[in-house]
Amino acid sequence: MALIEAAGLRKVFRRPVKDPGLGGALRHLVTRRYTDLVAVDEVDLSIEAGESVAYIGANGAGKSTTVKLLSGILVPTAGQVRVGGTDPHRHRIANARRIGVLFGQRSQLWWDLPVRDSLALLRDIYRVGDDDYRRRLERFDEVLGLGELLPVVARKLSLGQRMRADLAAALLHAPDVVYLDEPTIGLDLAVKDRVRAFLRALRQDGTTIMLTTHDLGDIEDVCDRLVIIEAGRIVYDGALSRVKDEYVRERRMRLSLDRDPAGWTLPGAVVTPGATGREIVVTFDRLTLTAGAVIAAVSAHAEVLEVHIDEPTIEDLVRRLYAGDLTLAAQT
Ligand SMILES: Nc1ncnc2c1ncn2[C@@H]1O[C@H](COP(=O)(O)OP(=O)(O)OP(=O)(O)O)[C@@H](O)[C@H]1O
Repeated sequence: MALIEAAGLRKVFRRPVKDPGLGGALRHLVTRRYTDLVAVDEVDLSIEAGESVAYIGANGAGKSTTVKLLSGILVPTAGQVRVGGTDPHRHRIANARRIGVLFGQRSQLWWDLPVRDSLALLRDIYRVGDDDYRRRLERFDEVLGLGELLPVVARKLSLGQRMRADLAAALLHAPDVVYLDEPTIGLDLAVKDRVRAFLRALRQDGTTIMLTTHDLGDIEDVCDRLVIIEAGRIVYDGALSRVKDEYVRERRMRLSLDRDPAGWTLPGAVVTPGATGREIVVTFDRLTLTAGAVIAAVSAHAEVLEVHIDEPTIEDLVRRLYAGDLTLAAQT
């Protein structure tokens, strides 16, 4: 059995429907109406110990809800989750000892305490032994430069310093599994590199990592498996290297011509003017048209002087996914 197993996982949120204004609020008190929102729908996931998985999808796709279900914060409406063979919600305390969670936008440090005191409290909560505690702080200092942050009160930390301290707080009890939500958001390049190096080291130590991020650099650096969720459903689960070939069907070709082919169209493609009057950009679906067919068709109207094919990048795919203008499900 894999370390993390989810089968047919579903989470439905019930939301009150209120008409606007005071009248609407009063009516709602008398006749309550609700709509159901399916945030996670029939999700199957199987993650082996030591795997590092990037979990991505547009805003509202269901990433956080999945992580909350896997970490036992939420109870599924249907389906099953097992982490290390146990139900993370029913065995929340046992589960808390084996997982670490970092939400980049929120801190788990005590705001008015120096970082050192927050870590000491977490040490007591998780019953980390003195030797382990000392060794781990030394390691956090080596990789994250934690030492200089220990005397600083949490609310005085910069964002990058806070993230380094929060990583230490999430990992102090050496969890087997870590869920990281945007661990490099808003960080400058130097700190980002440091955090990524730390995550790579964590991975080498055999920690299972589930990472949610907008940053392709994080994904490429830390993960070898990519899971994409769209409107609550998993639409891709596989190697990072395969996703582009499998899902980005759109190709863009820029052609320089000897004359302006005004009004020229091509069925199955979108033709737009390029940077100069004699350049056109043809956007087409690589499964229904080939580059050769595009060139042959335009050659009947003008001489083709130069051809440029813009290969889609994974970065582009990730960016468009987050912008909500790429639908993978419809292409499968
Ligand atoms: N506690 C809740 N009550 C009602 N609806 C919720 C609740 N939590 C999440 N949702 C809804 O469920 C859907 C999925 O939300 P979720 O936070 O899992 O998305 P996400 O992929 O993490 O998005 P983001 O990238 O914006 O954080 C959204 O439509 C959201 O509004």
